[in-house]
Amino acid sequence: MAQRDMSVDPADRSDERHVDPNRTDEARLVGRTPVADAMSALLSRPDEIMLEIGATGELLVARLRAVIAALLLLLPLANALGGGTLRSTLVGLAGAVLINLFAQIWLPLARRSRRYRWLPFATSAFDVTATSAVLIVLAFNDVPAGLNSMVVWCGYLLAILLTALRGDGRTTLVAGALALAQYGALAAFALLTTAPEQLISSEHGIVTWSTQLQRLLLLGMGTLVTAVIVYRMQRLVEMSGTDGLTRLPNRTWLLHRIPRLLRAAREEGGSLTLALINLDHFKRVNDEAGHHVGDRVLRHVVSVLRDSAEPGEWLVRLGGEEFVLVMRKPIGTAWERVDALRRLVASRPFEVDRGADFIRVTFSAGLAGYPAEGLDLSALLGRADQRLQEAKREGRNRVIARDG
Ligand SMILES: Nc1nc2c(ncn2[C@@H]2O[C@H](COP(=O)(O)OP(=O)(O)OP(=O)(O)O)[C@@H](O)[C@H]2O)c(=O)[nH]1
Repeated sequence: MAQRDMSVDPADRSDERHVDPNRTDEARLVGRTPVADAMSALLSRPDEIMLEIGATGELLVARLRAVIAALLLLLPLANALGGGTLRSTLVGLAGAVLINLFAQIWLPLARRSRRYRWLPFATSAFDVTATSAVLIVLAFNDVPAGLNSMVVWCGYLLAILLTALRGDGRTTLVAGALALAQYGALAAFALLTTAPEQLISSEHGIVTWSTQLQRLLLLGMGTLVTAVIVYRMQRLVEMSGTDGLTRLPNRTWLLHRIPRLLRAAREEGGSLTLALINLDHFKRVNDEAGHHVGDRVLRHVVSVLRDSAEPGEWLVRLGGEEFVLVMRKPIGTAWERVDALRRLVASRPFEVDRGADFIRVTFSAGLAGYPAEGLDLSALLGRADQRLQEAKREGRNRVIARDG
């Protein structure tokens, strides 16, 4: 029961480890520049929500690619109608058919892209390499036709920009690096091995080191801009999945994460238990000590729970003074675990000011086990809530894992 409690022995205070989660986050960033922080975020695996968004982005890109590939079939036709040679029409047709073939291979894979972690890397590498291949074909007989082709070269920029839809900075950096390496190698090879008179074309202009370096610079800038977009998207999504007060994952995070946790438990034949935790008489804390102190009490409880977190556990703030603890444990072991946490929280009163009042906090919890007591989040939360209400009715400060 949350109550003003002046009777706690001051010696107990030393035991209290009040960690402000916001301060912990800031401390983690101390000594790191924003650029280093952004780089490390871009090089890491995105979080669950971002991966989910990235998977739908991959499907969107796959559909776009299929449409663009189908349109590419019109180019050899236009070439033939425009008086192009039979050879150039056939080469163009073969290229367009090949790109369509790959586009049709990526499409069904993209529908299940969460299964294939390599897919965004493979498809963006394909997009970049397909652009290089077309440029090589164009440059084969007429170097300026390939190296000065703005339309085909934009394929690189498109490939890099589309990685933003995958929401994974690593894909953007790989696509950008690959485009720079492939185009850089193509341009350098052509400039070093081609006779100067063949670098001049009345139709396609002059190929020079300076124009090619400008294009490489543009590719670098395109990669940088896309990486910044991805970074911003990741931060916004992170904010939408994080509770601002406690820095815990929030309901949105849980909604995205739980299907995967349930699926993993099903496939591995493991157990999963969900505990709905609700602080007791929290309204009194707000009424007696103020809303601001109530906020600090919430952070205090979270820090106690966080400090004793075990692997295979996820603590989420559902809202208000209600939390969910997901545990990879059968319901019996989970009950023991949550009851131990209940005793721990009850034994760590919150010190309002150094040497001043203490506020004792307790919680009640109801548990539900997957799959026996529910197959999805809503069913599990419903069952856990019934037991939580039972715990409240029975006097609070208790954990219930079975129906009464
Ligand atoms: N300080 C603070 N209070 C919050 C926050 N979110 C919800 N609350 C308060 O939490 C209190 C919840 O009150 P009740 O739902 O009546 O529950 P309770 O007083 O804990 O009583 P029982 O759950 O029945 O033990 C309300 O006063 C809310 O205003 C928050 O972020 N900060």
